[in-house]
Amino acid sequence: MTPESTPVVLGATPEAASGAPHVEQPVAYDAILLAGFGGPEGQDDVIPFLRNVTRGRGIPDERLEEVATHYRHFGGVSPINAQNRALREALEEALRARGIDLPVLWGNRNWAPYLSDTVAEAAEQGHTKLLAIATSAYSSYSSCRQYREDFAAALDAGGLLGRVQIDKVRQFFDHPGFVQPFIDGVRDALDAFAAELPAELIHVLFSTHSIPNADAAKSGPAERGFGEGGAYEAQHRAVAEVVMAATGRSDIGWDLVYQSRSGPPSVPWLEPDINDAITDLAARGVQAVVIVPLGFVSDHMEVMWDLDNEAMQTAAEVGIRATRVPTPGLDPNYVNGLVDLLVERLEGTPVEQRPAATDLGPWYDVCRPGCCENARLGFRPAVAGVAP
Ligand SMILES: CC1=C(CCC(=O)O)c2cc3nc(cc4[nH]c(cc5[nH]c(cc1n2)c(C)c5CCC(=O)O)c(CCC(=O)O)c4C)C(CCC(=O)O)=C3C
Ligand SMILES: [Fe+2]
Repeated sequence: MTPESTPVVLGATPEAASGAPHVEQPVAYDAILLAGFGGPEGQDDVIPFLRNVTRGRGIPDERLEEVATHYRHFGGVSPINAQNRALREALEEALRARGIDLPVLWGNRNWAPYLSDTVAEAAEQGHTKLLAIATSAYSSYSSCRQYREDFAAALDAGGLLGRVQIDKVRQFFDHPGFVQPFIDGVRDALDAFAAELPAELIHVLFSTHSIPNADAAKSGPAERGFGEGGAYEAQHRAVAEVVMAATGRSDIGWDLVYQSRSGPPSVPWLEPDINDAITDLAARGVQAVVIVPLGFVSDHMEVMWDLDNEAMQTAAEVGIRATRVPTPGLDPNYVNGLVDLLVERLEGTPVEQRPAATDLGPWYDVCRPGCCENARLGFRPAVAGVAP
């Protein structure tokens, strides 16, 4: 690994380093890199996969055993790899439809095909300028910086630092293509409940992955002053507001809630947990909840288990109706939105012409110094950012 004192900063122009514009000059990228989380593809993969994910993270063994049962329930297969294979194909097709003939390569952080192998193969095939999309919309260590660090590690492992460039499209939490599927889903769900119940008995819960409070506080650029929840919480809240406004249902209440907490109980993570929130709503007399998987791009294990199984069961236990709206998945709005994000970088679209559904964005092409640092693990080199 590169010595800790030498930050790896590829793809950052001098303008970006000054902190002024958030956009980069156009680059003639020669391949797209779709970067996924990765998931097991059979029972024998489950434990090795979980070890990959949690290496050095202090996740208790009991938690690993518990999460393993979620995967075992589905034959040891996470749906996430199939979803990313399908997304890869959809992206290639959508690019071609716009006359862009670039291959879309796919690599994962935690399971085969591993990013290090994908990047090494890309280099063998002569690709030297990769534009990455991580399947993660918001700012935080887990959803942004960790991908950037793993890109740097993949380049380092292949001896490719300085020879192959990996840039990354901006965090797309407020790109209209990502937001629209949630608007459509919430509108449909509210229409259905509102046909039978008065507005005050219906509630919307926007759910996202909990992260340690310390990671949340460091999410996004420090200079933006987002407060304790950092950019992570601010972005989710802003998108939830946009979704609710678009439905026109200002008479229906909503909250931002969290799911899938791990780590030792002594470490504080973002709250409230969705199950506690559902229980509280029932106690207040609410009769129907709309669950919005706002933090997730597709129906992977966190959605299938923690929402469709656990949260639904909680709702049943406390006697209220619940429905879960779809994730963006392969929604054409989402796929075309991702292509728009790629085109922005290929063309160097000026910041004022970039769509953003909230006034927090459009987000940065190149992450600001210290953005999304991990409070526990300390500094690791990363690409697609400005040096600290
Ligand atoms: C913010 C965030 C996203 C959303 C952004 C994004 O989409 O990337 C996300 C996605 C995902 N997380 C996933 C799976 C897991 N995450 C874990 C653990 C953790 N996640 C964290 C955060 C996030 N995770 C954190 C702070 C930890 C603690 C360990 C650490 O500090 O790093 C563990 C360990 C066991 C456990 O404790 O749950 C597993 C198995 C899968 C694959 C699902 C499938 O297989 O279908 C996906 C898409
Ligand atoms: Fe996770």
